[in-house]
Amino acid sequence: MPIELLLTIVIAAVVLLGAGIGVAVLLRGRKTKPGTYTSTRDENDPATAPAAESTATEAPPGADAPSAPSEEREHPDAPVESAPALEVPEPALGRLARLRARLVKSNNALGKGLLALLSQDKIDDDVWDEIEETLLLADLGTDATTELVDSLRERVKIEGHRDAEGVRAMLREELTRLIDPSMDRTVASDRRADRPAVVMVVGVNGVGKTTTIGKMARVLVAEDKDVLLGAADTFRAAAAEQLQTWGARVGVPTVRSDVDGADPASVAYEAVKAGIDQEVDVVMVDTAGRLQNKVGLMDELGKIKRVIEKQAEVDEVLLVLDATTGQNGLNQAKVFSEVVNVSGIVLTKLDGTAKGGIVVAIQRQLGVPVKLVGLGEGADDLAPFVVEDFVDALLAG
Ligand SMILES: Nc1nc2c(ncn2[C@@H]2O[C@H](COP(=O)(O)OP(=O)(O)OP(=O)(O)O)[C@@H](O)[C@H]2O)c(=O)[nH]1
Repeated sequence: MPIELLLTIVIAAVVLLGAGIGVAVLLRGRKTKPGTYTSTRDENDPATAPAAESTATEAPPGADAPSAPSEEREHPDAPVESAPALEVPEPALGRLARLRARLVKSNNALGKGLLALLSQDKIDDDVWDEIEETLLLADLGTDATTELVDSLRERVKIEGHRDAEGVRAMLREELTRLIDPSMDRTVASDRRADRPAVVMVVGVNGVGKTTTIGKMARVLVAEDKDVLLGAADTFRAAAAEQLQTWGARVGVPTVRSDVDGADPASVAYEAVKAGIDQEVDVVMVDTAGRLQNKVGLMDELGKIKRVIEKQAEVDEVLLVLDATTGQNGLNQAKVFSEVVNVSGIVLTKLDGTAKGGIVVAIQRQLGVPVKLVGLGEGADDLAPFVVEDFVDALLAG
């Protein structure tokens, strides 16, 4: 028997029988009782992050209860299974500029510090040391800091003293070059020849994966895309519920398992299969948070990707990193990239840290672009990363 045929049969058997899965495509209305786990997968695993728990138990603001009785619906005459009123998400274009105030608030100490230091009449070695320290404190990383300080020194030497506006323009140019506007930051969301684009979302616990998928679904709906979500985070009991609620708000279906702790690869497989059958534009698969040093869990992630690839290529693997963890995120990024070949970074919680320089450090270490940034807990607080807008916010004063 050819090996491909054997593999196909094995996968089909896993999908049909594995873990007693009752995977269902849930179009808006379905609500199942979240289960609980009696133990963690690994005694070394941290307990579920409290922040994640709170999001899971609280419905996002404005979410309609999927199983609301008909008299509570906007159209009482509509059949019971009709959808609740859907939210109209904000278009993604210009979001970073709209959310600029959040970035300015948390990150302009960097820009202000640099502007003040470089505007001094005399920039001696002590000042250059301070500039270096400011950049390191913002998590730019040693390589990028050295490169930036060297090129600023060179320019100041050759071009001489500048006024505040001149310094700002110089910094803008240098920071923009460092963050590299030429990187492709588009997120795969267009149908391939005969199948949807497939996006997998990975990362450690509590960084904001589920929330990010929910926000991305909104961005895609605003772009008129047909989206389907796959709840392959079968570890955290409330994750599937949380994902489904996000989707339901904008009319996006979720494929999930009714069985707690079901095989995540099977759920991912079913989600992509449903996406192919329903001819959607993009399938986004949520995965459970895992620490990068847990070999078994990283293997599981590799398996999820391989199982999906039995029927469709994974076009995008987005690694979600919490900006507040700074340079620690770099280690995570390296290991995840080795296992699932990360194609883009989503940097969440940039509203809560002054370490915006991490954008530069991550891109340089991994050669992978930051594609989206999270700037708050609100439903539309996720923005496509635009280098010029980001630099502009850093240098706002
Ligand atoms: N301030 C802020 N909070 C965010 C942002 N993105 C996500 N969060 C919050 O981070 C917390 C964790 O988000 P989740 O989406 O549940 O994280 P997760 O990675 O799916 O969690 P696990 O599945 O347990 O690994 C929630 O309270 C979110 O509201 C952001 O950009 N800014």
